[in-house]
Amino acid sequence: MACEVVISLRGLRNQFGSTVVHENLDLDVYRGEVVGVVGGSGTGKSVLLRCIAGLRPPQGGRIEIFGQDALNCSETERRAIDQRMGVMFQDGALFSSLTVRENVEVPMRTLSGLDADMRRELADLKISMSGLPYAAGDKYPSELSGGMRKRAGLARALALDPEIVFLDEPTAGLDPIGASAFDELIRALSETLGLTVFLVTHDLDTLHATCDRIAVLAEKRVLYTGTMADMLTIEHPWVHEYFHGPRARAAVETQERTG
Ligand SMILES: Nc1ncnc2c1ncn2[C@@H]1O[C@H](COP(=O)(O)OP(=O)(O)OP(=O)(O)O)[C@@H](O)[C@H]1O
Repeated sequence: MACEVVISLRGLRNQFGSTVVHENLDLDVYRGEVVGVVGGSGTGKSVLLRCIAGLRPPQGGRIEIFGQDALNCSETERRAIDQRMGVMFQDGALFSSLTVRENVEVPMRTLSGLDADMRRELADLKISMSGLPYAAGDKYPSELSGGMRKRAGLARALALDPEIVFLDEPTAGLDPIGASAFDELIRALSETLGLTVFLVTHDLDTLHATCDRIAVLAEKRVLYTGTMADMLTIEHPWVHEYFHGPRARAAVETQERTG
């Protein structure tokens, strides 16, 4: 594993009114790794993802992305950082009035020098990389299954050949077969493209199948980071229950069968 830090969070603070969600939160993410963020409901996993992806400013702390201060930089510098990252939201967050292909083309419109034919060709490539059939490009989001919408959201996240992809609950709402196919896709993309993946999940199967490292969010910060093996040795009550509970045992059995 290469050890270039591509995301560095120091002393991060997020709050809504008087409710503090994160305080003194530190985390490093390394190039090429798949990091899974877990934590109880409401611990601020999605807020953290949105904050790093530049979708909401934190109330304090420091975010460095690709070695650059992402909070105190010019708009042009921030745009350059954003072009190196892609985000896939839980429900795909696609524009309902655009076809899948047009959705994937949206981020490409920010790049100059790409004509309509090139955009179309590139969009079709991303659609196929995301495991969708060619014909899906002409469909509207409402004509797709939940799993296909997620893949379309992934295709859009990959539109600009990002170095980092953020995935919010990538397998939520998928049946077990669809979820495990999506896990395989994440792992394959990470390995073939050298992508850094930052994913938020409740899905223990996803953690087993895709993640190099896990970050546990609790007590308003990243309380632990480590491999799945490391997680199994932690005695913190929530962490122990999460990684040793009945669902965890089922996930281990699945992994032993398939892995
Ligand atoms: N726009 C907002 N306005 C006010 N409070 C918010 C807003 N967004 C998030 N919060 C609060 O921040 C906290 C963290 O929310 P977040 O969605 O990040 O949690 P989460 O860990 O992703 O939860 P879950 O696992 O249930 O999806 C929650 O208490 C939530 O109510």
